[in-house]
Amino acid sequence: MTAKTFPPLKNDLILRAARGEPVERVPVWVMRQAGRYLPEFQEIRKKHEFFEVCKTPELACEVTLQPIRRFDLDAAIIFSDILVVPEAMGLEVQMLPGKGPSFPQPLDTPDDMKRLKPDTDVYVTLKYVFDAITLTRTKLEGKCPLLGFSGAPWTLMAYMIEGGGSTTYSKSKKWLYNHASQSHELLMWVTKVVIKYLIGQVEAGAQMLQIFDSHAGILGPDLFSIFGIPYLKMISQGVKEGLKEKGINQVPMTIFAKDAHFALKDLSKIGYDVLGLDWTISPKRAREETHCCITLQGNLDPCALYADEAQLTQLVERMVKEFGTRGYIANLGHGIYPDTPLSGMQSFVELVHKHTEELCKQTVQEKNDVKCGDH
Ligand SMILES: Cc1c2[nH]c(c1CCC(=O)O)Cc1[nH]c(c(CCC(=O)O)c1C)Cc1[nH]c(c(CCC(=O)O)c1C)Cc1[nH]c(c(C)c1CCC(=O)O)C2
Repeated sequence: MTAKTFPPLKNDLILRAARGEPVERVPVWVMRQAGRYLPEFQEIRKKHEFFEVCKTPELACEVTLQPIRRFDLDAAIIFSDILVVPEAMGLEVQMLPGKGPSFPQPLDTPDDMKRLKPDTDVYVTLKYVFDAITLTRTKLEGKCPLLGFSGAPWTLMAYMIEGGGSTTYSKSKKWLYNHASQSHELLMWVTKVVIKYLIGQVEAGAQMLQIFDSHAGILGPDLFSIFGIPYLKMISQGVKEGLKEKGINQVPMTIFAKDAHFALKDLSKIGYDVLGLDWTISPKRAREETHCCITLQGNLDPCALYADEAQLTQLVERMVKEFGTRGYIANLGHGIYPDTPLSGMQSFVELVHKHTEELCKQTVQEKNDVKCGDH
């Protein structure tokens, strides 16, 4: 397959930060930056169902570009959902207004795994995502990199069994205790599909990938080390090997395992370039745990965007100071909330840029001073 050609990239800050290279300012993007807090997104949703937007490349592209037009963001993330993977494996999924995603026929017992299609051909069942990526990468005109993403195996398994969100995740955790071998089998099926799906996204034009393990925290250290970490490692390795085999350039990969502070050390050693953090861990502790060997991403409390400008300024300045400007990508600690004021989002992006431009200049200056002093 010949590689697709796209407009040249004008802003590679996030790619450099992911690789730990120097930057002139810290790159910033926001999880769920395309979403309901934007009036123009709400307009589209009035006319189109959620999964219709995901499945129509022109609409997914338009929605992906909406926050890029409004704010000076350093990355775009393709508009889709993590639940398109279980759907591609044969589980019908609906988006219920006011309730969220729902599987009308979730997996009840391991016997229900018969209903799944582990051999789904992602180039057919998820073609619409690949088409949306190719179209969006073209329409971005190189303004910033386009990120692809997938849910992590455990998080997807949890949705497939719970049928939707849950506070305890007791149905899916019950499988881990009562049906350990079938749980491993299911996680393996999902892992294999996710690897193919992520490789397909890069072939289609994604320049960086993020894995969302939104329900990692509920597992706790023991279960996460058995049912989480090994599959996340298979994904980073499988994607890298698959891209190499196909002669496609590697892209940086991010793991965001929400509420899994207990596993930061392990997560920093399983082949990812970037570790996403939620807001419940301090930047200082995260750096200590990961020994500065991985780029960190995060982690402002999404509710901080409700704060007034003076408070937000303090919070952003402190966050950036604690993380440092090298090997750092600014973001919230989870997706932006639907009732976030546009001014909060605008200020967040501007504050990160303004404050870190000064800090990066100072760092370069200090380095030069050291060099001069050496002579
Ligand atoms: C767990 C999860 C899901 N989806 C996703 C996750 C992982 C991240 C996380 O932990 O939040 C990932 C996701 N979902 C969406 C994106 C788009 C890209 C982006 O801008 O970040 C991404 C990256 C769009 C979306 N996905 C969803 C919306 C809102 C639905 C709507 O427009 O009606 C958007 C913009 C719906 C969704 N989809 C999901 C839930 C739980 C919900 C309901 C949440 C809610 O209602 O706020 C599953």
